[in-house]
Amino acid sequence: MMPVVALVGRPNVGKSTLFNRLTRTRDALVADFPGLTRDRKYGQAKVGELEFIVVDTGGIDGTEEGIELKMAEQSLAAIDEADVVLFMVDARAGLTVADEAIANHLRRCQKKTLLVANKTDGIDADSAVSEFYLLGLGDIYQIAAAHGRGVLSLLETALAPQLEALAAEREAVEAEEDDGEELEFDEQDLAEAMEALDELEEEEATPFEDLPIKLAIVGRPNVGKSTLTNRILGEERVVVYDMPGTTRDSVYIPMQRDERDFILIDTAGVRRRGKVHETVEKFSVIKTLQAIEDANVVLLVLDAREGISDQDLSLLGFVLNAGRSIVLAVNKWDGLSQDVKDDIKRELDRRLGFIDFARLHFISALHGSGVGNLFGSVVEAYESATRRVNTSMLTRIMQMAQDDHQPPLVRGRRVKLKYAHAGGYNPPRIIVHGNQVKDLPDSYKRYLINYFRRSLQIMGTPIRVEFQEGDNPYAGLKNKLTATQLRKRKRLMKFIKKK
Ligand SMILES: Nc1nc2c(ncn2[C@@H]2O[C@H](COP(=O)(O)OP(=O)(O)OP(=O)(O)O)[C@@H](O)[C@H]2O)c(=O)[nH]1
Ligand SMILES: Nc1nc2c(ncn2[C@@H]2O[C@H](COP(=O)(O)OP(=O)(O)OP(=O)(O)O)[C@@H](O)[C@H]2O)c(=O)[nH]1
Repeated sequence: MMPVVALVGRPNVGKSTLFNRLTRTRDALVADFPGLTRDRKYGQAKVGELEFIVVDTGGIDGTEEGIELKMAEQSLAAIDEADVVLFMVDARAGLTVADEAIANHLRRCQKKTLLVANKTDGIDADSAVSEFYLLGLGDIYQIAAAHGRGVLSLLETALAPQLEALAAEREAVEAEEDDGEELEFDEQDLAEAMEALDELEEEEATPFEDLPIKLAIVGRPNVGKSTLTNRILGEERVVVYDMPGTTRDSVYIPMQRDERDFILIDTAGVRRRGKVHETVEKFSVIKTLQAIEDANVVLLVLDAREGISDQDLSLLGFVLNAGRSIVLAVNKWDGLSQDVKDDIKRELDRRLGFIDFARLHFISALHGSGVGNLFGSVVEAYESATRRVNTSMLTRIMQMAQDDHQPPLVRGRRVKLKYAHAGGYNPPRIIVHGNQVKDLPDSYKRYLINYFRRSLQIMGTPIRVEFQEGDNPYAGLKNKLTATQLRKRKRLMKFIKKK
């Protein structure tokens, strides 16, 4: 599971600045809860190979009342869901009463907390931060969020256990019988290598058809997720237990439909009663993001009556970034006049045109219409994402694309595509090898992606096409491979050498 880092601190200490630096161009997801004037923001970030979720809790100062108190509760809930809290203070402003109030609170939470002094640029930082030791939170990490100074080492400390686990896994694989020998390929070797690759793929193939499809039902608050889940489960509704642990646990419900096994990941089902922050626990962005990460297929529920909101689009962005397959369901399609329906469809066309590969369903979870059809699209999306395509087929398709529309000249030389092979599933990754391929313009890359998509009839899942210079099927990939892929590469190299 992706770890969660929460940014906490009084207003103006630089939380947004740090948040933006960590998440860069990635989408931020803003959760606005009714009645709250301030938003919490969620984003995805990366340190080394480790992906994590960042939450900007949007400022608490420990003295809140009324609406402010509600907001503070939101922040506290975020702390509850986090693995690490970065408690930010302003090195220039010095220690304030609000900082002390927050520190007191954090001590009570018993969360792993790092005290971070921001805005240490251009001042005598050591003496400026010394008074913050009074907070009794131990070491002080000095950063300048605006310039990025100190941020990397802060993250490396904050996420040390997670990073170590990842590194250990990698080392274990690298240590496995590596004789360090690099292989040279000529045309003949290459043909054999590709054949070997196909054989190995087949040998190692996990029978995806035999695995249950993990389906996450996600969407903004109130779009009808619970109603839909109950409708799908119908009479078979399994008794779910309130799982112990943190609020971010979703409920995993096994079910069968048309002789196929599914696991529903229910982000809406659990209701903890009698707790203070009711709104927070009903809808948790973190829980939603974790569910997306863990799913094979995401059913994104939209509310016909609300149209498409920015939050819907950010959720969609997360699904696509995570490489998950997607089916869209526009719910509450009952009792609308034809004019209204037409309007909604036009808006959907306009705003969702960029994912024309996703199936769109109009349903009423309340009355059940359209719900049964969802599963066809879910299975289709899953099968698209897991279909095995061998090297010779991918190379043939690539060749056809190249013949139909030849790549442009780059620096006076024609880009030449040589062959393509599968680099993974879920989402499908296709790796194209050739000369100067890295210099292909984006328009040609998009053309290739669409060509693969149409030829392979891939629906409901993003596909990734990567470009690799030269012939060696795995040269230069090493640092991009996950531990499992690396293991596979090793076995492949051995296999080829034996031949
Ligand atoms: N000198 C300096 N200024 C910074 C740094 N980081 C943030 N600032 C400034 O501090 C001010 C507040 O930064 P924000 O990121 O908006 O702070 P925040 O904690 O998100 O504030 P709220 O949104 O009010 O909660 C801005 O004017 C930033 O430009 C830094 O590293 N050095
Ligand atoms: N008209 C109509 N109303 C619906 C439909 N589906 C759900 N609703 C209503 O929408 C409201 C929200 O439904 P829920 O199923 O609780 O929504 P949710 O997405 O689970 O909400 P959270 O748990 O708050 O995230 C309820 O009042 C439902 O009765 C539908 O198909 N048509």
